Amino acid sequence: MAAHRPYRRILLKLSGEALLGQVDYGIDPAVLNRLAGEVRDLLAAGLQVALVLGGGNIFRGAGLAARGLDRVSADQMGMLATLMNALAMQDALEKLEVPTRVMSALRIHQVCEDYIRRRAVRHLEKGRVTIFAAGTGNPFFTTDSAASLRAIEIEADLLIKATKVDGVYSSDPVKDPNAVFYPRLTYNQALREDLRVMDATALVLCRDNRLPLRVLNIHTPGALMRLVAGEEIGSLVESGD
Ligand SMILES: Nc1ncnc2c1ncn2[C@@H]1O[C@H](COP(=O)(O)OP(=O)(O)OP(=O)(O)O)[C@@H](O)[C@H]1O
Ligand SMILES: O=c1ccn([C@@H]2O[C@H](COP(=O)(O)O)[C@@H](O)[C@H]2O)c(=O)[nH]1
Repeated sequence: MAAHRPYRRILLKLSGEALLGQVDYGIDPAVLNRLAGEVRDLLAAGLQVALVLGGGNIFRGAGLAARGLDRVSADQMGMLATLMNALAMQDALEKLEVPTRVMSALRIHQVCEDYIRRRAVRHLEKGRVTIFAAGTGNPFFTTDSAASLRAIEIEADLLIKATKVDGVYSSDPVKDPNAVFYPRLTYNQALREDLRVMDATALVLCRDNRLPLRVLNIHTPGALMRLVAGEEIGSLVESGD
């Protein structure tokens, strides 16, 4: 497996649910502002930074559908939830004087730009934190798949999934106290062992396009900077031979 190399362009996927922090619904400003500060530090370290935010703090399509809503409408609501989180993050970053752009997979022209790959790359090259909103624009997908897809499109060196657990385990550590931590693994192992830290569509996309993935805990302050400085933080998932 590959050793650490300096990163040029990363895509950071931030869990929507983690934005809840101490609140029951929506966004905890303390969590949002801390994350914005960490993103600013990554930019200041010379990295090009793209972001995808989940929507689990507001709506998840599957949850709404289980309560009777049409699945496609439910997923569209979920995608709009990711746009709300993107706008909140844009605001938090701008308050720190970080240049940003929000690009949406659904057209919402009064609010933000459409996602156009070449423009996204240009924004990144100019040092703007570029936030990809509304997932892939298609129902039945997740923001993990959107993050994988966009990371591949913009030729990111690394996809980072910042989530509620420390990395990838042999089973869900939230439910299984005996779950074993995996510092390194391959996508095929994750798929074979049905490790649900990320959905299978996203894992296959990353595997087939040889995009490395780092899974780490969003609640560990400073973890992102330590990672890009070369420390082994969280779990590394790679394509293997
Ligand atoms: N094998 C595993 N290793 C690690 N985490 C796992 C595993 N299996 C399931 N999980 C769960 O997956 C969760 C992360 O994925 P999930 O898609 O639920 O959240 P997210 O994408 O971070 O958040 P959101 O959907 O709100 O954006 C972890 O919080 C953990 O509980
Ligand atoms: O490409 C996509 C991405 C997301 N959705 C819907 O949005 C919600 C929130 O995203 P999470 O990844 O769960 O945080 C998701 O549950 C889907 O309903 C989508 O339809 N298409």
